[in-house]
Amino acid sequence: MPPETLHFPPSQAALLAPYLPSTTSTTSSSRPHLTLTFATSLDSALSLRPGTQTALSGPESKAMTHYLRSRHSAILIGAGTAVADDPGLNCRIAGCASQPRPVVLDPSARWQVGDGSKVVRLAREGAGLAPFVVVRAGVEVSRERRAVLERVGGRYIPAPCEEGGGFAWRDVLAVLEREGLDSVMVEGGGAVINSLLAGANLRLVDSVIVTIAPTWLGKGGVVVSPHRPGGEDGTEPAARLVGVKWCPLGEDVVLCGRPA
Ligand SMILES: NC(=O)c1ccc[n+]([C@@H]2O[C@H](COP(=O)([O-])OP(=O)(O)OC[C@H]3O[C@@H](n4cnc5c(N)ncnc54)[C@H](O)[C@@H]3O)[C@@H](O)[C@H]2O)c1
Ligand SMILES: Nc1nc(=O)c(N)c(NC[C@H](O)[C@H](O)[C@H](O)COP(=O)(O)O)[nH]1
Repeated sequence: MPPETLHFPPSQAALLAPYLPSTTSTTSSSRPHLTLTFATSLDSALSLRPGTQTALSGPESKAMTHYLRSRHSAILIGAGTAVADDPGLNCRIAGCASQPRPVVLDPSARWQVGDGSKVVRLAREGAGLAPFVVVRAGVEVSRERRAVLERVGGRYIPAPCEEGGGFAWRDVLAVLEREGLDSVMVEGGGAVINSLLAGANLRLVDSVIVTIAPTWLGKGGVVVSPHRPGGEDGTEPAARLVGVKWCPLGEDVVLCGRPA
């Protein structure tokens, strides 16, 4: 099958510009620009069930997601998405000038990445970059598994973990910075998005771009609904976006904003 090629019109790209990392700025920010982006149903679900992929974006907003990939130096997902989706994580916009570096948060190295994984195949074909897999410092990864990534230009990167077993976002951003990646779009899934939207982590998010599809997935799906420490007794304010723009795109609507 010939590779899929997507087109995203410049008029629509212009609407997103204020929310994207600058292409000209010379200010040296202390951390990478972080864009949080995902597709959701009307009942805030990312997929019908954990462990499965659900297509939500229509063709126009799918092309937008690929345009966003072309505008960031890294694209980040959690291990749950890597295992469920076998994603490609490349940019399929016609004439895409620079491919994003896939980054997978996988503290326990549970993603069984192999020569047949889509992201590895695309890297081998020169249609994308090989992934950096961030694992808990000290976790065992076999020589064969390391070789799969290293043959195509990827690798495992150790980082410290917090008590709960996940990474602190500041440590993740520090890894990206050390690798020379100055912007990242975080694509999901549920655990990653909910963690970034919770409490002080939200301060690390520069912009949010959400595709909302006209469908209800019903109960049992993977849902975006961040934990709000102190939310029950009203001491933690609700998370909210400011500088908001709503853009209809095909049958979907795309919401852009910045954390208040
Ligand atoms: N609609 C969309 O835009 C979209 C996008 C991505 C994924 N998805 C869907 O989401 C589902 C996967 O979501 P999920 O919640 O199971 O997995 P996930 O992709 O959020 O990965 C979670 C894993 O990431 C690791 N991790 C490390 N540090 C972390 C941190 N600080 N915070 C959170 N996780 C951390 C942990 O191992 C954790 O188990 C799949 O069904 C996938 O198809 C949908
Ligand atoms: N924008 C968007 N719309 C969707 O309907 C959907 N299911 C995802 N899901 C995001 C998740 O990160 C997926 O794993 C990658 O979208 C798959 O990546 P590829 O297309 O294989 O590159 N993202």
